[in-house]
Amino acid sequence: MAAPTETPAGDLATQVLHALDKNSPLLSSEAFPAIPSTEVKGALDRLASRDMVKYETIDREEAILEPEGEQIAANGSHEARVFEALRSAVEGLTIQELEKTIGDKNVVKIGQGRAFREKWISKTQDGKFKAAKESIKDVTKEQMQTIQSTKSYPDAKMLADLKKRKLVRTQKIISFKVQKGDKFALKIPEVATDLTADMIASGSWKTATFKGYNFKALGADQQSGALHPLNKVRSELRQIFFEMGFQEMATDKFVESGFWNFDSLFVPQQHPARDMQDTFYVSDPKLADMPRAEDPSDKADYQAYWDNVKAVHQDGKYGSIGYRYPWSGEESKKLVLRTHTTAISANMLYKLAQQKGPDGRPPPARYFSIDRVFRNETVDATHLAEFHQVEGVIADYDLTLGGLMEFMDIFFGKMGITDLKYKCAYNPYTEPSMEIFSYHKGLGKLVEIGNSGMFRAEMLESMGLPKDMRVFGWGLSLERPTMIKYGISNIRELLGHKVDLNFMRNSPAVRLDKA
Ligand SMILES: N[C@@H](Cc1ccccc1)C(=O)O
Repeated sequence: MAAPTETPAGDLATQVLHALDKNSPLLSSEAFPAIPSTEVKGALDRLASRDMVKYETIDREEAILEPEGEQIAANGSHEARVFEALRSAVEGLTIQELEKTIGDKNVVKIGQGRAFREKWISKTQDGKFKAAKESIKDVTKEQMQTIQSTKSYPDAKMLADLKKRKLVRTQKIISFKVQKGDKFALKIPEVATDLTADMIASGSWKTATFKGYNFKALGADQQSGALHPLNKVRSELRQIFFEMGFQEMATDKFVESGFWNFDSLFVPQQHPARDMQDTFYVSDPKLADMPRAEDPSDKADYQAYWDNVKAVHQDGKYGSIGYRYPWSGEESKKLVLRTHTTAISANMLYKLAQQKGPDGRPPPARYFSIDRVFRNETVDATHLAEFHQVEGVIADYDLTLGGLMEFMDIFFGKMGITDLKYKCAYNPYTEPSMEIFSYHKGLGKLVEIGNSGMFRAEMLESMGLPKDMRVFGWGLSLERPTMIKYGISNIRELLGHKVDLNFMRNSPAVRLDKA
């Protein structure tokens, strides 16, 4: 059998125990100079958790020469080299001769400047350089040599200066001062982590050493559910609607008839929004039934309403001349994926027209909804074929456009969006119509945040709502404010099959809004 060697084989922890046996305390940087400090720490922690060693960490800065510093340590500073070259040339040297003697233009350029400042050299009458002293002391060279041999420098200010001159850099060195612990031994005892049935049966538990609990260990990361940012912004918006006295509309159907999605809203049947390029039509079944009551308590006369809608489009009614085209019932029954939640608002307003308040007239109402809509869009960074619409409707007597603007200020103000601007716009179902803009500080420009207007008499009177009942309506996408609040520039990162689940887990429930 081979004789035991000086350095014991085995893992680093065992090597530490053997080194400590010979020499305690020991300094890890001396005992294990080549082993990275993280590895040494791992071994020490293993031993320290068993009380076999105690250790303290020592941080120290080591000074190391940069290549230029090394050059100075070997050949002298630039200024000293210039001086030495001139000292042996009694007549002085021109700059070219000096460069030739030293063989490095850069050394001459920097060195002669410094040598002048030190008054080591001067110029002759005919413009040559000459030595101005018998001898000089090359302090920089001495400094470099000190650092080379001691890896440190006694004068911290000077060291900082040398670092600035890029002659020296410093590097943090972590080492450990290690001592024997209470349970020091040359071998790491086996420790049991669990009390097993076998240990109880054999009785080995009586002599076993158990590993202590590590109460500082962090638990495993728990994967838990997280709300999608759209859901977070949606619940903020619902809260705003509720505190302003709105009722939530039931929007639990994606398929609508053309009647509710378009005709009831006075959107003419030739309107480009009704093209297949803009709207998804259902192919099977193609057509809806006639609009009708969905629950028995609904006693409204849907046939009369249908006739009114037809009349107001085709021939004009309620003081409107209408669009004057042959209105098609078939077109109106076509099933579509709803292009806006305004289809639901129309349905709700029709139901409101049937209600009687204390004065026998339909009572004022405030409705909202936040749900999905579908448009046949080319998908890009800001458009998807499906998104969510936030929609609000206020019905009351003698409302004015000024009232709508006042309301918008309050509503958007609650979302932290202020200084609204309005632009005239066109919707078939509102008159006047206004796009709502707000100045976005982050983007440095006005951004469109919504569309609004006062629903047309053609639409409301067909439903049987009284002439003096006015209705505000407005809509915005849920994605737009969410993207602004979460700083997302591509809508596909927010919604659809490309969404990264980590984005959901890491998006905060509470934000510091910059908008
Ligand atoms: N339906 C409109 C929003 C809107 C609703 C109600 C009134 C006016 C506008 C849209 O899709 O943009």
